[in-house]
Amino acid sequence: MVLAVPSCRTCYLARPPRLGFIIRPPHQLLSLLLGPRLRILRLSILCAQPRPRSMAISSSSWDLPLVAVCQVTSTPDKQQNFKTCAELVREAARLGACLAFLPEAFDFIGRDPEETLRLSEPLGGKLLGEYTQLARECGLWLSLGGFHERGQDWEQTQKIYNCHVILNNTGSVVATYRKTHLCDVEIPGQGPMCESNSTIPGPSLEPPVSTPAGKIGLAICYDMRFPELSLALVQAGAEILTYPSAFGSVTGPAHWEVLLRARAIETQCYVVAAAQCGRHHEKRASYGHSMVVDPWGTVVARCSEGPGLCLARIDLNYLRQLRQHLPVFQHRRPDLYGSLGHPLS
Ligand SMILES: O=C(O)CNC(=O)[C@H](CS)NC(=O)CCC(=O)C(=O)O
Repeated sequence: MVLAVPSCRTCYLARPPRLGFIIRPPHQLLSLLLGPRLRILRLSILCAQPRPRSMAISSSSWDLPLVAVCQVTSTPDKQQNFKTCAELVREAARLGACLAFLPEAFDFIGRDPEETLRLSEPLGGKLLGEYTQLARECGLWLSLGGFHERGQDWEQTQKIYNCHVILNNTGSVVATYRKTHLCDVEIPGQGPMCESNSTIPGPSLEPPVSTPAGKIGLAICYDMRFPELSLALVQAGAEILTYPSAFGSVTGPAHWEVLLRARAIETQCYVVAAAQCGRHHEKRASYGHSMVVDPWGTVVARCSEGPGLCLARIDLNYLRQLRQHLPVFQHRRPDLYGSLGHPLS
């Protein structure tokens, strides 16, 4: 049997292929060809933004904000981790990104809870100071996806928060979100994870943050398994959901892409997920595969296993049109399942 594909001009099925290499302006091409660092980075750019022809916009896609997603292998060596992240952030700035995303535990990954606590710092500490300088020097926004934070209650609790920090392009902290769902799981073959040994769950969600790329809803890694959180963020106005992560090597191949694409499709948001990859120390490895998913559910940029970065353009007109064409938020039934079904404000 042959399935007919409707040929109507506004039909999403009839759109041109969704993936393609971007054609870069000459200075970016030069940077790609000549940038010595890029030879050691795996750079993948899959972000031609396809849309129905009826949705063609007059401005070129070069006007759309470009975001960079950085993938690293953090170790217990904080100074080395900073060097690696800073190199990627500088590369992102050279390539024209206005915002760079770093993964959960970009600062370090400790061997045990003792080491994790010993290496942690307050938000006002030396490491965040270095990132403030970096954001200022590069003139770009940073999503620092999971900082091991000694909070105000450190003296009493001797435990930390897993804190997602947003810095603007002058290096000021504009938002913080402390991971609310802690990963205490035992998956055969992956080694037990017990985040609550060192970490206190955050008390609240953070309202989406306005950035040059759009309104960002903040979450961290294991939070992606709770669609209630993503619905709450989109109801509060999020256009981009972020899941900086250090996903395990067993759950990664099975769940990572499926969960991220599901969150994008059901919320009709862009999803940006910067990931840890590779072996951090003798006891721990992460899955990698950082990606950007568009509100249709297409992966528009992705890294592979190793350290590097990928880039995507964020098209909020596309997001708005999609929400008009497929108005799921107007079809929800809060009478059946409570406040999670309230329409978008
Ligand atoms: O430990 C640190 O220093 C930073 N925190 C993490 O890496 C956390 C807790 S161990 N990792 C996850 O949430 C992975 C979730 C995951 O793999 C899944 O949901 O399948």
